[in-house]
Amino acid sequence: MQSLRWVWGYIRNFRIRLFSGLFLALTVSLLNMLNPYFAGKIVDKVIYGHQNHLLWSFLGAMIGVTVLKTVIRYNYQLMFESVSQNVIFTIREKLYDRLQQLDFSFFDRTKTGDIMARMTGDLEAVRHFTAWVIYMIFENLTILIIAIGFMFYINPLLAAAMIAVTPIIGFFATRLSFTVKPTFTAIRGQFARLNSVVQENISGNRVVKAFAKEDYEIEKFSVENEAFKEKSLDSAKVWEKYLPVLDSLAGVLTVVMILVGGIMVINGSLTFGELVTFNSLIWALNNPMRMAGWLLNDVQRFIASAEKIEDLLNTKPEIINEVKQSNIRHMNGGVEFNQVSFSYGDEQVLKDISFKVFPGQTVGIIGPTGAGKSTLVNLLSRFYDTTSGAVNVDGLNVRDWEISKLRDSMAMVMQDIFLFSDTIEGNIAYGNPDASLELVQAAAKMAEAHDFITALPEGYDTIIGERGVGLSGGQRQRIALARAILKNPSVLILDDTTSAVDMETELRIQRTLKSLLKDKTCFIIAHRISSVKEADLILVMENGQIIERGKHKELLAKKGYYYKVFMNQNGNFDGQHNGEDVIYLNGAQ
Ligand SMILES: Nc1ncnc2c1ncn2[C@@H]1O[C@H](COP(=O)(O)OP(=O)(O)OP(=O)(O)O)[C@@H](O)[C@H]1O
Repeated sequence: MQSLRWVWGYIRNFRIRLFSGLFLALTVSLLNMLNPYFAGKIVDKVIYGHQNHLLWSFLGAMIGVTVLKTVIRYNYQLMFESVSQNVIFTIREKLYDRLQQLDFSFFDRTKTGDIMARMTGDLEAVRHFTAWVIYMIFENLTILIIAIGFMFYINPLLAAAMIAVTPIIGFFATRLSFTVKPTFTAIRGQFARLNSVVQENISGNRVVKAFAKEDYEIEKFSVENEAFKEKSLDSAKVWEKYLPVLDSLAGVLTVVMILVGGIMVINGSLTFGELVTFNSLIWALNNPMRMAGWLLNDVQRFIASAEKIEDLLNTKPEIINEVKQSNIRHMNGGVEFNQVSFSYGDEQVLKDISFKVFPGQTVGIIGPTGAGKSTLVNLLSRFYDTTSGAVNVDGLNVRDWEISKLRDSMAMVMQDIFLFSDTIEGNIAYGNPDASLELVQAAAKMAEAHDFITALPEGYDTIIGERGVGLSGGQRQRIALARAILKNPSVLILDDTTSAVDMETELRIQRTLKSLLKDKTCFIIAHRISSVKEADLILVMENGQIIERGKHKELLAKKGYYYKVFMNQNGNFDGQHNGEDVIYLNGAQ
């Protein structure tokens, strides 16, 4: 009921079309009674009554009814299709809208496949329900009721005898549909597994080839393929068991009609024409009974899908705009972490982090993998909220910033770079779609991407494959960097952005960034000391805590973690160097 109420909320806007469709369906149900009636009359009046002149009128009427039925049916099917497409359009838009609002934590815990299933299979179940199931239930019900009424009108005794058999057909048909349903569900589940094996194989084809695991993959696929075949055969076996029963029961209806009706014709309480009418109405009893189970299954499928879609639509983002009044203001880029701790569920990842950065300063963050570096910068744009403590930007808690303004004023080049299947120009201009090609090129030059882009046959118009296929890791990083630069943010966050770029290019990028970033606050997460050594403040993180902080030289002087990493990366110069020589060795001035 809840699902019906929910879908009615969408159908309501098209209720005139829906009710017009139902009215036309009712008309067709009524028209369905006419041809059996005329067939009976032909027998009684034309064959037995010898009123041959009536034959053409009856035949003409029968043809007319058939044509009218077809035209009306065509129209109401279109009406239901139009209602369903409109309903689905609205729900799809809402779902997509909701997906845009949901935050990182939702995508952390929800599989892409689940979301896709809701956007496709579950939506299709709702479409099927509104386009087909509703009118099929209505049509079958009205045909059954009208046919029963009509039969009772012609001959109550024969009608009662035939109707006594129909619940048995209904019972077996419903049993069939309920027995076959789990096999359908199993087929669908197995199909999804088969699909994911294929999908993973395609996405991971490079790994498969690199590890020469083709035979293993073929074997893995064969197991799932075999299971799919078995499940399809199981389903067919259920059909084979029940279908003959159903067909025999439909035959029983005919037997009852001929037996009881025949006796009645012989004893004169029924005309032969009326028996023909009954015969022509057998389908009107048989069909709805056979359809009942399927329609019930469809309704169940609709309810399950509607609940899943509703569930997604009702999922609330955890990061919400708490700003009561619009406080759109320019961001200068002063950042302060005040005793910030953060946990993903039960796992504490950041512990008591405090530091302060003035607008225009550069912060380098370094530390072993899993130390919490990315998590720290994720709190800046409120991809997650702190568990305790506060992150302030320009003296205002990030929770008090309007989220869109907060994120719009920052640009982040994430570790896991995502490029859209679009042109290079489109990808760079993603955050600033109105930017001219000159601006796009200027950003690409700063990111040291211009040269390799222009060397491509189609230059900035080159379409990048899915996730940036066709480009090297370093090229993708530079395009992502250009995308961030073009946004002209107040705070630029680079998470391991130049890790795949050679040292020399990295150095050129750093020089450009240095001039570019004069008035911008910049966070640089890196594993290479060379990436952070120029920073105004370097934070060394380990196990979610800041274990060392300061400038390059200060940290070297501490001879702690930073010093050790520095020595590892630049060779051990008997521990005497203060960094300047090494910078020279790296090519820096
Ligand atoms: N979305 C998440 N859900 C749960 N745990 C997470 C999530 N992201 C990161 N973690 C965990 O938080 C810890 C810190 O991860 P984080 O990515 O911040 O480290 P990092 O210092 O940036 O590492 P790296 O240098 O490898 O990028 C790790 O133990 C990681 O397993």
